[in-house]
Amino acid sequence: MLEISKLVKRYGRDEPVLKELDLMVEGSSVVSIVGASGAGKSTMLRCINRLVEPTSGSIRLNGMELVTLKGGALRRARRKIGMVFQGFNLIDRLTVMENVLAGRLGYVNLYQAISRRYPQADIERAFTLMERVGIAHYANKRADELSGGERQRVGVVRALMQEPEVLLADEPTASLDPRTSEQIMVLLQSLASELSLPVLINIHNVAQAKTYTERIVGLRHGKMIFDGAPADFTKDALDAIYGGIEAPEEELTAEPDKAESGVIHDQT
Ligand SMILES: Nc1ncnc2c1ncn2[C@@H]1O[C@H](COP(=O)(O)OP(=O)(O)OP(=O)(O)O)[C@@H](O)[C@H]1O
Repeated sequence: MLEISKLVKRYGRDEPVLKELDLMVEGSSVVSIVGASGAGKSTMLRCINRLVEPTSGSIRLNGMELVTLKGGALRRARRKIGMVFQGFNLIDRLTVMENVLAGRLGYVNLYQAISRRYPQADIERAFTLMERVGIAHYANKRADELSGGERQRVGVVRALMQEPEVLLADEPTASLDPRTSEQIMVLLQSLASELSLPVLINIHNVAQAKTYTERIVGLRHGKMIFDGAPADFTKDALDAIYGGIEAPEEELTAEPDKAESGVIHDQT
């Protein structure tokens, strides 16, 4: 379980970008984080894996406080946090298998890493996961010979090789065509339930967020102003989050027929 409480991030002397955010995500739930550009979505994900230093607040992963960790303890904790990127972040000249095994770098010693001698168990796990996502037959291909969707599958497998306890995805479909984006969203959804893994996805595409995730969190100016089920993500919620500016009308699919637990918080 991921528990974020009173998370504040201020860059320099500027106004805080995250303002006392609270968020709890249980195992196997897939949460979309939506919000206009600059709302603080990437900052929030990056605070979780400490690529960005939180100013104050608490982030606990299965009971372990992440905010105060340093040195080796922080490196060990980072293994538990898988990350999937918009631009895939693969090493183009390496093979798919080598990219996937890079997910084990936090676990192997320096000699194993430099000589690329990974334990047999890691190689077997890599094949199992590559088969699961349909890229095992590309194991020996160079990463730059793959399509965008295939490259993102490599990114997902590399993250899963870490045996993460939470998976963070920062705009994982933004570089992909609509059909491939949907396949990646379905994949993330299925993996979350198969591996009992909480998944947080920063996403601009509200229609995809509504279709492929079970919970939507809406940020505006660093505050959470919506937290609820896709069915409750109404036009009012969309307007509250985007101020009616950024997300086009067609991004909101058919009007929901039930309004239960979605909450539009006071924005003051
Ligand atoms: N390293 C930094 N130094 C100073 N300000 C930063 C830094 N990183 C982000 N910001 C500022 O923090 C705010 C939130 O940025 P962030 O990237 O978290 O938003 P976002 O919701 O992910 O936006 P987008 O959808 O465009 O990626 C923005 O005003 C941004 O300019």
